[in-house]
Amino acid sequence: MENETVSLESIINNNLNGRDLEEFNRIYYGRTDNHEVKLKESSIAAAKEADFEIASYAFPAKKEQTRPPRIVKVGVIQHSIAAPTDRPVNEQKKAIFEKVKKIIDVAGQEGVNIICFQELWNMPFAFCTREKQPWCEFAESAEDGPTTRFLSELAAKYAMVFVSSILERDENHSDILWNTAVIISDTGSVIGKHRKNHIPRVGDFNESNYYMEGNTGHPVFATRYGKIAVNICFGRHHVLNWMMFGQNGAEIVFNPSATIAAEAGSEYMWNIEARNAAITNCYYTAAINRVGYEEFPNEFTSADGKPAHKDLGLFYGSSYFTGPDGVRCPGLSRTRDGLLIAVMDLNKNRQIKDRRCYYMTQRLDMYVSSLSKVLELDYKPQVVHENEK
Ligand SMILES: NC(=O)NCCC(=O)O
Repeated sequence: MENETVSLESIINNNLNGRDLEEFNRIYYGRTDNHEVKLKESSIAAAKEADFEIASYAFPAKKEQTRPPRIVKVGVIQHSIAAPTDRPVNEQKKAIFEKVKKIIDVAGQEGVNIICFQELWNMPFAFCTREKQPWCEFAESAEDGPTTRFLSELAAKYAMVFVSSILERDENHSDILWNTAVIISDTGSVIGKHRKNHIPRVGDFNESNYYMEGNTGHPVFATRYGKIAVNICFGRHHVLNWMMFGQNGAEIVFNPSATIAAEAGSEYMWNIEARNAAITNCYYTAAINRVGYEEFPNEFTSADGKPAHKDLGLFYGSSYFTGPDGVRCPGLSRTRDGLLIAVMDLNKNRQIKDRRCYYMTQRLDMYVSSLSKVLELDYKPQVVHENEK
């Protein structure tokens, strides 16, 4: 990965300075102050030792007279796989657990309250291959599979909530597979789960060969630290998916993703979508992507004229947070494992709602009526032509 661009931030910081840099940050990111939060020396040393990036930013809110601040430390972890994809399934999983545990331990030292990982963090993103073996064997029970058990212990140790995106095997319903985010509470028990609503059918993202569109709606999980929801990867292109989590009261919506620089993943859209969702829905968002190349043993094609290949291309990381006002922090790198921490005041959500009135002005009634007409079989699009009476 030597020739890869390290990050958008590195391009900006290497080429702008002084007033130009300030103006770029103000106009593009909405940042007038970097709000960088100092990390413990021991965390910086541990990150260096384990070779991952670490950074922390504050998202402060105004002081209120009637409510105390609601400060929550939220972490996102992006990482590459830790063993070649031709190694035995349990060996690959174990190697990822060992690598990620080091990052979780640092988050624990930093007092992080909630952590979300990238999409299907405990396995290679093998769905491009369309092969069923051995990839289906990575699937586990959401309630008591090895990944949930691994995280439950750490959750109880650090009083941390985890959002863990896994390939779920539902043994109670004929063994079928789902792309599922498991929410583990700060006591280590499973609060609930959410299944990916929108399954891609683009490029090498052949996920529909493995699992169907989710059947869990738009749940919001009331955790000790705030109300959270999960919009899994491809759902970030669907504005109504984001919207429903807001309607159900989410304060932070995570977008665990597995996406690549090529058209199918659209890197130029990455920085916009979760940020726009934060703006229109007045909640915090966290977008988390995988990192690195994942090469598979056999070549595959996806009927798009491209020569057979063995990997999806670079998963470009670049995980970032946005506040409900649309202000975002610098992202993690495109190439390295990393832990990004946001120190959020959740009071900001209501402050922005009161100020901008997007919920009050949203006209849901009008859209419900229009959309119900769109769904009718004999629907005629509302297009007005010149000279039409
Ligand atoms: N994992 C996933 O849904 N990726 C689809 C490609 C994208 O839109 O990012």
